Amino acid sequence: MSLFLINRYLGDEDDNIQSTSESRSKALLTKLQEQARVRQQLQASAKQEELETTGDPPGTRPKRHRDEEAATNEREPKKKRKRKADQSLGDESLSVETTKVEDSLPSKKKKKKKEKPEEKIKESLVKKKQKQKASTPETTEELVDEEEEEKDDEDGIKGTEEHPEQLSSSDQKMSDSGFTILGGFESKPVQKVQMVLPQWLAKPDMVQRDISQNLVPISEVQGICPHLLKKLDSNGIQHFFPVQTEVIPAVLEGVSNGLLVGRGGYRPRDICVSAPTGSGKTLAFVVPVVQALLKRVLCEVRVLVVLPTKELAQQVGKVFHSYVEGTSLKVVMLIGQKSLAAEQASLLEQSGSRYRSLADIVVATPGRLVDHINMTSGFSLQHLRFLVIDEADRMIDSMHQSWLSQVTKAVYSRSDGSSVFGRKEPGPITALSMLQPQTPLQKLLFSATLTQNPEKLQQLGLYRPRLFSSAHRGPASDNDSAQPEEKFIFPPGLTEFYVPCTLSKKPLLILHFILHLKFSPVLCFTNSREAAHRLCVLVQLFGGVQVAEFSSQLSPSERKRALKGFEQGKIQLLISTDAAARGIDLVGVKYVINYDAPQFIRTYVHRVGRTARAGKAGLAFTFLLGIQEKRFLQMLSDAGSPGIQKQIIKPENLKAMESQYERTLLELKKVIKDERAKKKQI
Ligand SMILES: Nc1ncnc2c1ncn2[C@@H]1O[C@H](COP(=O)(O)OP(=O)(O)OP(=O)(O)O)[C@@H](O)[C@H]1O
Repeated sequence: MSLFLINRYLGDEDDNIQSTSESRSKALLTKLQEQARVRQQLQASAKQEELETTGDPPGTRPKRHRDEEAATNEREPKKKRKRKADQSLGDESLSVETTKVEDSLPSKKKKKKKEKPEEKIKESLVKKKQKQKASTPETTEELVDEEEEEKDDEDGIKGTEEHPEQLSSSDQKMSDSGFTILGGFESKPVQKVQMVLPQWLAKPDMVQRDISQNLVPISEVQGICPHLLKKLDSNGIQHFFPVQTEVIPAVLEGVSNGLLVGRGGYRPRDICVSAPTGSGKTLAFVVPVVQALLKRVLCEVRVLVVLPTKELAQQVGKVFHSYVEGTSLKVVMLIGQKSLAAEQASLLEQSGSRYRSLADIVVATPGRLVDHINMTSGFSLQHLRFLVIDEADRMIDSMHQSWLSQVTKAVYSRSDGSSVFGRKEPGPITALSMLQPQTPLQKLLFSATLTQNPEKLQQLGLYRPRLFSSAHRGPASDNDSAQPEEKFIFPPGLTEFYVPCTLSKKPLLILHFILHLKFSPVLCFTNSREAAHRLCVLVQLFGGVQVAEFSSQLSPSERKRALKGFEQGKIQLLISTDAAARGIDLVGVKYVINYDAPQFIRTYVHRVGRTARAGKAGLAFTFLLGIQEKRFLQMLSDAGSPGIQKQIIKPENLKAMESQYERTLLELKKVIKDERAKKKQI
């Protein structure tokens, strides 16, 4: 419209398009002024004529008229005034002409060409007004208002997002057109992801950690049969430890209606137990599963206990044997101690083409178990009711061996063809599934350092798990990065020390503890088999100490002999790798010495847990090099250690042994060299 206006007043469209908007405005103003002057002259001459006829003073009426107009302008809204002004400049013809000009230009350019002159005209008008009337604020305001309105229109969608009350009408429009607004693309502040544990992990059934303060007489724990009460008593157990008081009834609850269905006819929940070292977790599963099997009719493998090492499996097997004694229940070990054929013979009896199980309870290491699943014909796990996973966190780490999936496959296989209604992997509970009850498989997990990492636990395929725990996870703080620290509970009777030392002084320190401080029996841990062997030979050569070593380098019989001698008090110092760090229950260990500091907190917890067992007292010493101190102490404090004390051994206390020690070192060199030569010959 404005463009047409300019053209009209200048009279030449082409020139107008090429000229700058400023010159056009000036020209326009000049022309307007000229016309006004002409009009005024005409009016003046007309007034003169009128005056000559009416007698009014010259210029009176036009001024009053202008004042009235100004007053009217002030009362009227700004937009209305603007429209009025436009109309006064010939609105109708303008619209037609403008369309023509716009049509000849690309849309964006068109808009610019259209807007710029208009704005310039406004500006020049404003300037003129400023000069004439000093009414600048009003005009500026008007322009600003208009700019803001335009902006609002341009940002229409954004505006809709910011004002929810406008959203509905906007949505309405969009839905009318068949489109839905999904959302904007503005950057929004990223919310911090909060770690949320599953309920069963976050809120476990608490197990008291202090054994001596929380003993419960065995007769007070509900549901234990007279046979087992008698057996417990004859094994010297008059009281249950806290973990046993909690876990035994929970497992028994699942077999209160027999082996086929859990409480209320439903599948029993899996059970996870995290309790300190030496707190009696073994009996917490031995007692209830033996009781569950006491009334069984046919001998089938109904309990499978999986442990990471032979020694541990033997230890647990021993406990089972003592509790099934006097019953018809059979315990079989599959740990590679005997040949595969010998183990097969203890497992099954063959009559024709049929096999009969000779085992109710199988205690196994994962590797040997998988061997039997794959190679022993007739070995069936289809009646398995309990899968016990001891040292569960370690067993999860060995999951890459896929022993669990092999077990699960064996449990739900129908290879023996005994029934069309063979055992099926449980699915959702339906009316049909309730009509065909089948033995449920219940998992029982035990560890002193059970992981609370849900991703790791997920690998076990737990069913509505229930956690019994003495430990708790530390609260997530703002500084927690990926995962909050896991806390462990140490046995209450344990006192921890660290001994600052140098590498060369370590053997002297061990000798000082045993020969001068009379520490005995001492279980000492090294980080490698070589270190254990060298230290053992060195102490033997030094003399005065009954010493033995324990590592996977030794034969099973040598290892057994070492453990037996140590338990019987014939060996003062047992030097071991981490082979004896987990689960091994060596009664009467008073001192644990970490000759080499463990790298991981779990290793530390299990090593020091070989003492202060079953509510007794024990001392743990860790030799620390200067470079290890800071990290190690931090690791312990993060894990919730109640506190470790510094024990300084003065160099003068070691001085007396130094010359003999130097001689022994030379001997040691020779012995090791001879051993290597012998090995090469073999
Ligand atoms: N109720 C009890 N009364 C007396 N002694 C018990 C009782 N329960 C267990 N014990 C003894 O406590 C010791 C530790 O038990 P156990 O080996 O089961 O501990 P644990 O919790 O499995 O330890 P770890 O985590 O180190 O394997 C064993 O010597 C065991 O005989």
